[in-house]
Amino acid sequence: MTDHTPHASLLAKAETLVEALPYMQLHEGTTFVIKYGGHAMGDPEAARDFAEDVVLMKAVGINPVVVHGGGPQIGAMLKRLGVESRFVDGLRVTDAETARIAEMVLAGSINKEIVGWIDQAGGRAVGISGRDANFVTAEKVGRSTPDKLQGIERHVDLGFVGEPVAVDRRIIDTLSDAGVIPVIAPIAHGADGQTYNINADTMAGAIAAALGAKRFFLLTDVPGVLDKNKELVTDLNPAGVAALRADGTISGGMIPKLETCVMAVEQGVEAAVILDGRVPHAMLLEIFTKRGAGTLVHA
Ligand SMILES: Nc1ncnc2c1ncn2[C@@H]1O[C@H](COP(=O)(O)OP(=O)(O)O)[C@@H](O)[C@H]1O
Ligand SMILES: CC(=O)N[C@@H](CCC(=O)OP(=O)(O)O)C(=O)O
Repeated sequence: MTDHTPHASLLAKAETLVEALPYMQLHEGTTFVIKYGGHAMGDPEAARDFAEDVVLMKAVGINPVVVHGGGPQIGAMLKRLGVESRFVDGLRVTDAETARIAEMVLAGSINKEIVGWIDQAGGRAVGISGRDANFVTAEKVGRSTPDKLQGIERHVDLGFVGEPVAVDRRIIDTLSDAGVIPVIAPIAHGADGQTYNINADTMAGAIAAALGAKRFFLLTDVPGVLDKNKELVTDLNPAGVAALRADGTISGGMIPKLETCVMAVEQGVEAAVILDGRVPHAMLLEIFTKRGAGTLVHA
């Protein structure tokens, strides 16, 4: 007689699929905004996993919208050209030359690379920046930093660094409704006609808020927010973020990341999750299994 009992590993696969079913039903028809950080996209295998996750999300009825960074890649290009990089609170000080190079790397090179990965994974992606159809309007940002010697706040001019002040969602909706996955570079025009370099976390948060996204994922190169003992903080609300900022637990790129998470959840995004993009299929595990990882930020 033939033994029809499936092999244990096949059974485990079937169980994983069944475990995913309620999550598929829960998320069908919703929008997930995914910030894909420059640090997370270094490894080609991780990039392939990322693209497969995005395509699978689309296939089960979620509308993924990808917003990417590329800070390390811009830094490498500037270094090659002999231009120095300087950051204030995680934002790149951007003169005219730096703005030109940032746009070239972000909208020219990285954007098309991500489109290619998604297409190779069987999806259909279209790459745009905030300048396309003028769908994001930016405004110049300033930063004040404390001058400890003189005990005053000093205004720092960051140059052509902008932040989104308006997002016209129609172009994103049109692409998503046509079965396409939008891939967005963090560059936008100001009403003044100037092109601005925008921190990718800030850009993604503004888009997540404008779309009323159900989830806002930020893929980076750390397991999530770490406390002073380097332990993962699994759950944060806006007051918790303010406390971590005040006592200096978060610094550098984590500052705009958490600022944008707070802004997004306060404007109606259900939850923002900071995830380790180096973990294979980090997003699938987060969405479709009980084993959520990373730091969840909620209102
Ligand atoms: N408390 C913290 N927990 C985790 N990471 C932190 C913290 N404070 C600062 N960071 C830094 O934030 C970085 C993530 O931000 P960033 O470099 O902008 O990444 P990405 O390119 O993915 O946006 C981490 O690699 C880490 O160096
Ligand atoms: C103003 C500003 O800082 N812009 C960023 C844009 C890219 C970015 O944010 O990339 P990551 O997400 O990989 O850090 C920059 O020039 O590096």
